[in-house]
Amino acid sequence: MPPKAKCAKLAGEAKLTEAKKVSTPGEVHGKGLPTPTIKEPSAKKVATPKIPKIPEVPKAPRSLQAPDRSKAPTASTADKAVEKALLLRGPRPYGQPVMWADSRQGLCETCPQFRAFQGGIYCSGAPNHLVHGLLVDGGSGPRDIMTEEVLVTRAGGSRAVDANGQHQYNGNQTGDSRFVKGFQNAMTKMTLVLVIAGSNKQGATCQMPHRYSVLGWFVTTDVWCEIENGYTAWMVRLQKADLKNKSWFADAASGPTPLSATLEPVTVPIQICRVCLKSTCQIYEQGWACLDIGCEAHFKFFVSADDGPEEQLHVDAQSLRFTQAFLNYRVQYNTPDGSELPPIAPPLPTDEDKLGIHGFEQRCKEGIVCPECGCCSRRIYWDRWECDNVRREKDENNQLMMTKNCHYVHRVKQYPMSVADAQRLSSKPPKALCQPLVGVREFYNHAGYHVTIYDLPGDSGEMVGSVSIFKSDAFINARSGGANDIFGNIQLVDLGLKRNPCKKDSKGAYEVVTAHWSANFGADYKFHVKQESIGFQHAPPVIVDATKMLVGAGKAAVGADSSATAGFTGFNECLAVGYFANAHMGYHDDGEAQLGPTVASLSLGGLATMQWRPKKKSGGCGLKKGKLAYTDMLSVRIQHGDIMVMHGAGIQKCYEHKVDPHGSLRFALTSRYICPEALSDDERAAAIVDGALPSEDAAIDA
Ligand SMILES: O=C(O)CCC(=O)C(=O)O
Ligand SMILES: [Fe+2]
Repeated sequence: MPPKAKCAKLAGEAKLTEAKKVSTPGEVHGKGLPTPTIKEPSAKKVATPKIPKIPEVPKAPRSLQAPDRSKAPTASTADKAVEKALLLRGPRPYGQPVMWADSRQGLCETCPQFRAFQGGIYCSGAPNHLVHGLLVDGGSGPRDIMTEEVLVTRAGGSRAVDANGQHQYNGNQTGDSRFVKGFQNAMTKMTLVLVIAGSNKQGATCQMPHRYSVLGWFVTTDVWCEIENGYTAWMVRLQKADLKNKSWFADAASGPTPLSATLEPVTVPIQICRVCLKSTCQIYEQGWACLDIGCEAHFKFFVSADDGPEEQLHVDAQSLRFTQAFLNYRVQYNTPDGSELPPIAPPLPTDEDKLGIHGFEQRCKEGIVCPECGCCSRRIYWDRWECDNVRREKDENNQLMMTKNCHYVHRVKQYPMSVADAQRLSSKPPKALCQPLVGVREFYNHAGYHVTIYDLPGDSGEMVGSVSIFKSDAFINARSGGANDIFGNIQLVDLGLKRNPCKKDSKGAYEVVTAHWSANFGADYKFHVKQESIGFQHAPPVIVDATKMLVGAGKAAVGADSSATAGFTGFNECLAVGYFANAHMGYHDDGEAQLGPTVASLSLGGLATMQWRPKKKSGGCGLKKGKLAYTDMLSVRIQHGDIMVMHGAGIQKCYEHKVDPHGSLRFALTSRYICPEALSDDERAAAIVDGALPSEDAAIDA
């Protein structure tokens, strides 16, 4: 149920015809919660409203503009660090969050209300913008407020840090911004917003116990536009939805009574703008201003002398303060069906959920909230979740050491999938694409595959390498030791598939793991992604058999490649990659200096699209002087049993590729040649042993 009246723009539709400050005591609604009151207008005074003269300057009055800070002394880095530490230091929290994360990836993969890997607002797209989650972290604006029940912050907008370390707006934020619309919709629809506080949040009520701590469900009570630093800047006020229980992020010394229970009923005075006739609450101590961005009098402060004309007040926007009434008023939130608030932590997926019948579905790919410690835990392992709550410490060699703080493990049954199911569960792939600049050759090879070779162009039309697609069919796949057998067997062995670290987050603090699961066999392959490797002598037979099949395809493709400058070297490595529903592998190349010029990959299970595009900086190959950078040159559909062979070092230098699976379960087994001569003595000795394929001559035809 919506509140009876809300402040600022929210109450703007109450078209009062009298420009009069209302200060009658507020009614008390619901459970003793005060709400602002609007006094009905007197019929007599409907006459022409008194319109004050508004200066026609479109810019904010001088006094509303930010003071010139260009001559202010610049704080030293050390001073800034001390200042920041002081700002961040706060009392100990009253309780602990039920859900938290130490990495942004952990938060975003676990929390459905906050999938924003960048920025602080998670908002659904057009046409129905709606804010679902808000992260408050880092520097705050002059009027950012956090109490144990109310949060006032900016609704997005572009900001830059000035010489004094202050976050200042550096451009106008319009009311059309998706975040403004998203908050306005959340306010009018009274939908819940999940609020998270980062450990760098300045002005927080307490020390945040984790990098990201979920504060709880909030409702949006006010959205309005200020003028800051000469620019329009939108603000939002949110209030905790559950006022019955004490907030965990209150000061530990504040006692068990929720803040709202200690507040006197308040009234937020409402005044009607004489220019636009819309009503707006007085939210600043310094006086009342119309907060309707479309009004000529927007953000202009007036005083009216008794019976005299109103005068514009020169108010320094930097020094504006909110009234206590604005901070202390509360709205009563009820869920649409009167039920309890939804749990903050999404429920654990279990076997009984009937998530899907296989256990590779989207929900299984997402993170879980550890029921023992509340840590948002990513699905790192192929067959289980392990709690992500780890302590990170540097050892005496300055190496990052991770020790588990919590040993919780969760599993959902995974059922082996048939080839037919994997294909049936694939969604429709996008259209294949082949630009005219790409050369195309086709033939059938002796093993029965229909082979299409795509020659990819370089700078001036010369071919830099080829992509061969070996199209399989039901007959080829059903051969003994063929793709169907490999797909079946690969699901029966534990490959040790894992999402491995691929990059640090923006602060270099915590790892980000890949969106797919992988395990390496044969010679060590640790170039893109750091990972363990198992030599072919210890690898499951299915991996060895598949690598032999890829050796056959590599030979056939290189033999048919007229642009080949180097012969086929064989393969000494096989990377097994597994994809759940909606997992993917983003743009990359396979062109490390230690790798041979041929890469071959066998696709198993669901359908996928593989795409090639010229790189932005293609190392001198800039097609048409870089004009074709990031243009999709080739996009092919890859089905169960198909083999893709890339040949030519130039292709890795000039192009990058990505893979988007369309099914709910897919594997790719990709073989490369790691050149022993490019390795150190120790690495070379290991690569020779680990990368030797048992009985090479028994290669399966492809
Ligand atoms: O998933 C695939 O088909 C290919 C994966 C790939 O490009 C790689 O492992 O480098
Ligand atoms: Fe690749």
